[in-house]
Amino acid sequence: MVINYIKCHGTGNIFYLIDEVNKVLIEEKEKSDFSIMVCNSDKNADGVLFIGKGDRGIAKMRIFNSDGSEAEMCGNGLRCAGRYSGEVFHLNEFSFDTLKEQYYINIKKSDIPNLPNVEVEIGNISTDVKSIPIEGFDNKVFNEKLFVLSKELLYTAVSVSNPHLVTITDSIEWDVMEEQGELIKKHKELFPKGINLSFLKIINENEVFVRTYERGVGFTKSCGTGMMSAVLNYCLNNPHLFDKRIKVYNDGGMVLITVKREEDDLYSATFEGNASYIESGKIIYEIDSLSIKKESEYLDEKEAYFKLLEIKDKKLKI
Ligand SMILES: N[C@@H](CCC[C@H](N)C(=O)O)C(=O)O
Repeated sequence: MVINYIKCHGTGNIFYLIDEVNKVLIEEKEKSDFSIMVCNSDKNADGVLFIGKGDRGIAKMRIFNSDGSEAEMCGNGLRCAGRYSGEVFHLNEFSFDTLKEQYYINIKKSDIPNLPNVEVEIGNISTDVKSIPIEGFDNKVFNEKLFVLSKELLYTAVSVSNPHLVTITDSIEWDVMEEQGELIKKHKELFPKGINLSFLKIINENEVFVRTYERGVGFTKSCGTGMMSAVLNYCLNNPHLFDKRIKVYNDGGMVLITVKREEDDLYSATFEGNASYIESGKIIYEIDSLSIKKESEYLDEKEAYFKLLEIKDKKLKI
């Protein structure tokens, strides 16, 4: 079978996008293995986005991690899926379906020429621990010590439909995060569905840096839902920052996030950033083999993305 793909990314979080709106191409029982095979063939890929028919919007995004697990939601992926669907349906503002929730997409202009820019509105962000879940807690995990992971850090748990554990720290060390990410996998009695782990470092009041060790993937250049969860925790610790736009730097660029308090335990966020195409081509797929044939590259978008990286590197003095 030959399947068209677009390889795309939101701040360096890379996906293969497969359009199944008119026809299901990969059967349900094969989606997981197909995603593993794609990500094994291209080690830069973090997952596969399937765009299908939507009940609650113009289309529906499903996200499979590189290990083949399906996640409830993907913030960076939603920007890419939103850009693609906006182009196909010739729309700039529309609602979009995902596994659990419906979200709103707004195609916006970027300050950097040729850098496609998308804002998504994310509702129903919750700190109710039952929606995550973490076992052994009844209500919330807010600035709590979790001794299985660290003796010092204070963690907060957040659900953006998918589960997140976030902390604020001055020291974001790769090996410390990896060790904790691996401990999370071992402690199924605490984290039965796994959890994405994000560390946030404050640069100044309105600017932060976030890195994530993702469930089902490991380190990615950025994680949209991880950044939203980390900024929510930052606002919970500094309530005057609710409704303020926070610049979030990450290993793959920069995004803008504003978190609002809707009601007790329920929050929403606007999340804006690039949704860039890298290449398009064909995936040649048989049940036990897969190969990827690139046909064209989006060189102007690549150049525009380098400008974003330059801004980020300058800020972080890399
Ligand atoms: N990178 C994504 C999140 C992808 C899913 C995550 N690994 C999970 O299993 O929950 C994002 O941008 O939000």
